Amino acid sequence: MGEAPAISVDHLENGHSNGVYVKSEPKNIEISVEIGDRTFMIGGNHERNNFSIGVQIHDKNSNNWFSPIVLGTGPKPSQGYSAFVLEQGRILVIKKGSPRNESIWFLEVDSPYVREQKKLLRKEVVAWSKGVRGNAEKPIVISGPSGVGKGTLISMLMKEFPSMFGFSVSHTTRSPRSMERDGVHYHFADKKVMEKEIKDGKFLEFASVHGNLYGTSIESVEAVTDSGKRCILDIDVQGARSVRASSLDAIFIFVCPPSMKELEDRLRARGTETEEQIQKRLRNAEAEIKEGISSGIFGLILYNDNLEECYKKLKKLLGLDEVTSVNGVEIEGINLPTEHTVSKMEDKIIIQETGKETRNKIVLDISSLNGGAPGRTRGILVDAIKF
Ligand SMILES: Nc1ncnc2c1ncn2[C@@H]1O[C@H](COP(=O)(O)OP(=O)(O)OP(=O)(O)O)[C@@H](O)[C@H]1O
Ligand SMILES: Nc1nc2c(ncn2[C@@H]2O[C@H](COP(=O)(O)O)[C@@H](O)[C@H]2O)c(=O)[nH]1
Repeated sequence: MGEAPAISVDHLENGHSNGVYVKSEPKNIEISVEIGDRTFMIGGNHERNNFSIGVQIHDKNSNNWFSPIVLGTGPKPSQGYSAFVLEQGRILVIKKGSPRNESIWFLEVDSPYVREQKKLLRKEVVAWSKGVRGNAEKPIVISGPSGVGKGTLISMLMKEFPSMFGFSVSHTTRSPRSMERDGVHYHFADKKVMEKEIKDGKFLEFASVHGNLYGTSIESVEAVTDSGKRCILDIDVQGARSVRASSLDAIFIFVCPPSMKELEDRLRARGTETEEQIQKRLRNAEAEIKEGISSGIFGLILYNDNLEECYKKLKKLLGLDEVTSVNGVEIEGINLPTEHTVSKMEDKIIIQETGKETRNKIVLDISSLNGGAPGRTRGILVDAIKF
C-alpha cells in the first residue's frame, strides 16, 4: 500500500504526527492532521456527542473552521492519540492506553464512501470505522503434515470458542479410528459413492492423501456458515491449493513441526497408524513441508514446537488474544508509549518508543485491510518487539 502524495501531518502543542518525535501530555489532547489545504483537528469532545471525540476542519483558502457531519461510531475521548495519513483518504488514529479492540480507529475524510455521502448530504462529511485486529470472518484453512498437531490446535480453538468456530467435516474413504464418529470427525464414505459425488460437483476440493480419498463437500462448509460460525478446514496441501483457486476467500495457515524426528515421535505416540502407514505419512511429510513453506499458498506459517505457545500464536493470528505477549512485551490493546515516533515502511506502521532505556516497538501490519466506514476496518495484525 503506497502513500498518497501531497499529504502531510503536523503536530500542535499536544499532538502527535507522522515520522516525528512525539511527547503526549496527559490531558484532553487534540491532533492536527494536514491533508492538502485542509487541517483536521481530531480529539477533544464531539460537539453533539459527548461519547465520541470531535472533528473540526480548517480550510486554509477561506481561513474558516467548520464542523463536518461525522458518520459512524467514533472512539471515546482518551488521554492521547497518534495519527497517520494513509492512502484512500483515510487517517489512522491510535488511542493511548485503551482496552483491547478499542485502540485502532480510521477516520475517512476522502474515501469513496465519504465522497458518496458528501454528494448525498451536500455537506462536509467524515466517517469513523473501528479497526479490528485479525481477519475475523474468513474461513480458515489449516494444513500441515500428518501428526504435526493440526487437529489438536483446532480442538483447542473450538473448545475455547465454541460459538465462534465450526469444523468442516470432510469426507474420507479411509476406515474410522476407534474414537472417531461418522458425521463428527469425518463422513466415512464409500469410494465409488464419493467419486460420483465429486463428478456431480458436490465438492469444493478433494485429493488422494496417503493412499485414501479425502474431500470437502460444499454442503459441509455451508452447514457451518449457515450456523453463523467461522468455518475451519483441516485439509492437506493439495486441497489448500484447490481452495486457493476456488471462490472461497479464506486465510491459509501452514503448521510446521520442529523436526522430522519430533513428527515421527508424535505419530508413533498417537498410536493410530500401522508402522507401514507411519512410514508412508513421514515420506509424504517432507514434500508437504517443502511445498507448504515455499509454494506461496500459505500466508501464515506456525511452528508447533511448544503446544501452548503455538496455540497462543494461532489465536493472535486470528485476532483472538486477550492480552498479547510477543517477545516478552505485554500489550493490552495498543499501549501507546507516552514518548514515541511513528513512521511507515511499506505496509507497516511502526510506533517506536523513545527516551527510555528499554524501548518497545509496536508494528501494525495494515497490508490486508478490508471493510471500512461506517462499520469496521478489519485485517490489522499487531506485533511488539522489546529491545
Ligand atoms: N506441540 C506438541 N507437542 C507434543 N505433542 C503434540 C503437540 N501437538 C500435538 N501433539 C500430539 O501429536 C499427536 C498428533 O497430533 P494431531 O492428531 O493433532 O495431528 P494432526 O496434524 O491433526 O494429524 P493428521 O493430519 O494425521 O490428522 C497427538 O497425539 C497430539 O496430542
Ligand atoms: N484435501 C483434503 N485433505 C484432507 C481432508 N480432510 C483431511 N485431510 C487431510 O488428510 C490428512 C490425513 O488425515 P487423517 O485424519 O487420516 O490423519 C491430513 O493432512 C488432513 O489434513 C479433506 O477434506 N481434503
